[in-house]
Amino acid sequence: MVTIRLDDLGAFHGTRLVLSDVSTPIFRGGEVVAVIGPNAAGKSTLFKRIAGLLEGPGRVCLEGAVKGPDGICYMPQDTAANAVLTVYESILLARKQGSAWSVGDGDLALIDGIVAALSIADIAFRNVGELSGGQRQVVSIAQTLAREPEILLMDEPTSALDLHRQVEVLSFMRGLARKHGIAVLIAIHDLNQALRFADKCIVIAEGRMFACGTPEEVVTPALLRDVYRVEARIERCSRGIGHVMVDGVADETAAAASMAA
Ligand SMILES: Nc1ncnc2c1ncn2[C@@H]1O[C@H](COP(=O)(O)OP(=O)(O)OP(=O)(O)O)[C@@H](O)[C@H]1O
Repeated sequence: MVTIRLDDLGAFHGTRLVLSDVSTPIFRGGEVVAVIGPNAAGKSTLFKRIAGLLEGPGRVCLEGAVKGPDGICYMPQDTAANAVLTVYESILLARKQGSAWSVGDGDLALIDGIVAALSIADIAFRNVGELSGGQRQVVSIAQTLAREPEILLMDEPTSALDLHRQVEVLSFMRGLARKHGIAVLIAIHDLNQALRFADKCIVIAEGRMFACGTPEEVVTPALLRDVYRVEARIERCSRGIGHVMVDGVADETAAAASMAA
């Protein structure tokens, strides 16, 4: 089984160390790990460092990956789609990137499976340039999956998706992780989706790891106040899953309380 552990990891943008001291327990294939934190905290930087796109201190400890570091696939936040290709061609191109350009039945079967699983058969032969933002985001997920990752780093993969699609895609990703033993790390702003779909959660704040644990352990009123600067409660939905209920901005609430006193 593939495992990944981050040991004192940091990352430079140019000469500036923007991320440091990220040490995690072992994450195993089959697990979904939500990476949460405010804007500019360092989540994308962490993914780029893990994927080997940035330099920095520390180590990415990978074990059991059949493809070695090539088994790590990074789906960036902004995907530059080639507008003249069809959806199907763009997924095929992603699969063949860096390998011989010969397409076998196995390649086509794999892509057919991804297209069906992500419910994009209806747009498979449309040009990528004609798609909506949400459709392009799902195509980008399909392109990443076509590379058969062992460790999958997805940077805000559902940010452009409607609620139904978010739940569909995140459920699918969790099922895929379980079925194929893939370790899936997802940077996500929606804390309720993190509470619903993730097995573990890493909080990045101001270029450091602030907390790591199960989503229930990590997403607390204290975290919401200290890291997100909102006053909030966690309440359970009918399925027993915690939901964040935001009452207001922390500073404003504190100011109102002190004025009332
Ligand atoms: N190419 C770059 N060159 C220099 N600094 C960068 C670059 N990309 C990001 N940074 C800086 O690194 C820090 C972390 O940015 P990063 O994109 O990792 O944040 P993030 O947590 O993913 O944010 P968001 O939630 O807004 O996407 C920020 O201060 C950002 O300005």
